[in-house]
Amino acid sequence: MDTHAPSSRIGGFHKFNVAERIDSVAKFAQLDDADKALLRNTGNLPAELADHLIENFIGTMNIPVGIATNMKIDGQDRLIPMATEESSVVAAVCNAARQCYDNGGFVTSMSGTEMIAQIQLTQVPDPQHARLQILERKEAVRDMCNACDPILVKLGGGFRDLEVRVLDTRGGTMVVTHLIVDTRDAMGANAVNTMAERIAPHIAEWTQGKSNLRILSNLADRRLARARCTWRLADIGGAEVRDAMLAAYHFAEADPYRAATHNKGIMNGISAVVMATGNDTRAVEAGAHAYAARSGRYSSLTAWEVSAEGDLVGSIEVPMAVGLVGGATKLHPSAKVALKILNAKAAEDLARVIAAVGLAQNFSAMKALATTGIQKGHMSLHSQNIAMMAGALGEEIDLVARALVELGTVRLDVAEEALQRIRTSKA
Ligand SMILES: CC(C)(COP(=O)([O-])OP(=O)([O-])OC[C@H]1O[C@@H](n2cnc3c(N)ncnc32)[C@H](O)[C@@H]1OP(=O)([O-])[O-])[C@@H](O)C(=O)NCCC(=O)NCCSC(=O)C[C@@](C)(O)CC(=O)[O-]
Ligand SMILES: NC(=O)C1=CN([C@@H]2O[C@H](COP(=O)(O)OP(=O)(O)OC[C@H]3O[C@@H](n4cnc5c(N)ncnc54)[C@H](OP(=O)(O)O)[C@@H]3O)[C@@H](O)[C@H]2O)C=CC1
Repeated sequence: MDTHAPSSRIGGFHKFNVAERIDSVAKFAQLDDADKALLRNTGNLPAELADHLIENFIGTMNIPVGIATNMKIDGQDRLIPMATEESSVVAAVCNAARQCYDNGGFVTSMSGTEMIAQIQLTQVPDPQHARLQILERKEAVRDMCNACDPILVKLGGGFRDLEVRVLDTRGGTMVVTHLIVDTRDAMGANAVNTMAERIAPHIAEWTQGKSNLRILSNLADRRLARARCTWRLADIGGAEVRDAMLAAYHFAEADPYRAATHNKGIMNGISAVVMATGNDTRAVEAGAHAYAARSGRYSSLTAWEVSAEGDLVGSIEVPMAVGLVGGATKLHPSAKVALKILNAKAAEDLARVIAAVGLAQNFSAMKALATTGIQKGHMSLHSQNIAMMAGALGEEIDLVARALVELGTVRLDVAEEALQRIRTSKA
């Protein structure tokens, strides 16, 4: 053991100011002045604000925001901000949307804006009896929930329904109460968690059980965003392309190993819009993957079919717990501009746009995979990252990237050689 190694046990780090924290980390990790200056430059997120968004704040991490063009959703043309570090993700959405634009674009809908909060009861002597005891008190539960958030009720939201499940687990039988709450334009985590904590002691008292967890479920299956779209055969390159794409979908539908990557592609689009608008990417990702496994076997979030006319029809249905208020949506300056660009009128509107982006992303990934292969489009865009990793600057970046694409090998060593050649020829 290295007795001179610096200690990570830093009591009261959270009480330091930002400059003190940076100094402390710099000492620990031997950061130089340039590193420290980088941390101090928080870009368009003021340090005072960021310091209140998270704990132990020392700096920001910039993620590029790109605009997906060509999107027509429910007859309306939209520009979609996407925050992602991955090349070809934005291009893929533009590409899919371009190929369905003349046929009307995407049609979307939403199942509602209801979230579920769970209250776990253990050690209930008579679980079935307890279940009915809770259900009988629906009116009392409604009143207590709504009293937690009168403003939400005024906005048209609040308690909607009560469900009680008896769950057999390795730790014994549990009684799990679901509060169904319409959270309107908020994602709603804080509202429903407050309600669950308020109701739990009463439920425990009514049933003589022991209340344990009180927290929302991210399997937001009462908040499903849906999008569908028809790509005409002539717009996608004919029946051979369509059938290869369908075979790709059937593979994902049948095989969880493939479905995980197929859905990762969908989440490339979904998470990018969720992130750009300051919403909770982990909540949406957890919901999407849980929903993809709802049958007991993990499968595709999208479905692909052939229409009566022989065209390719895609659809997606995915839990979409996003808000226009709450979390960082109204605080982060970039999120505020993103929401302005989107011109979303309600959380439901944003959720529907995001579903359409997920479907578009899946179309492009499947098409690329089933035709030219992903490397051609993805790697030709990724070649710019490799060029920069090799040290290319300014106009060298495009020159090196182009050389990599021409050589058909997007590798760091090849990029370094290409950069060397370019610099030698200029010297
Ligand atoms: C990359 C493309 C779009 C090239 O596609 P292409 O057909 O070679 O491009 P093009 O030059 O003919 O352009 C067609 C349209 O694509 C868009 N486009 C084209 N280039 C750009 C660009 N630079 N910036 C912005 N938009 C671009 C743009 O809309 C353009 O229309 P235009 O504007 O010219 O009228 C295509 O190959 C593609 O869609 N590939 C899919 C890429 C993808 O899915 N990337 C995600 C990362 S890979 C991954 O993580 C997921 C995966 C693949 O594993 C998921 C899975 O397995 O299912
Ligand atoms: N997914 C998860 O598992 C968890 C997520 N989180 C985090 O919770 C945050 C999101 O919680 P959320 O409750 O949405 O955010 P907030 O509590 O920040 O904001 C929501 C509140 O905004 C007010 N409000 C104002 N206008 C409206 C409107 N039109 N519609 C609805 N509410 C309105 C309501 O409060 P009022 O009525 O009092 O005015 C509402 O409760 C995120 O940061 C997320 O990361 C937290 C715990 C768990």
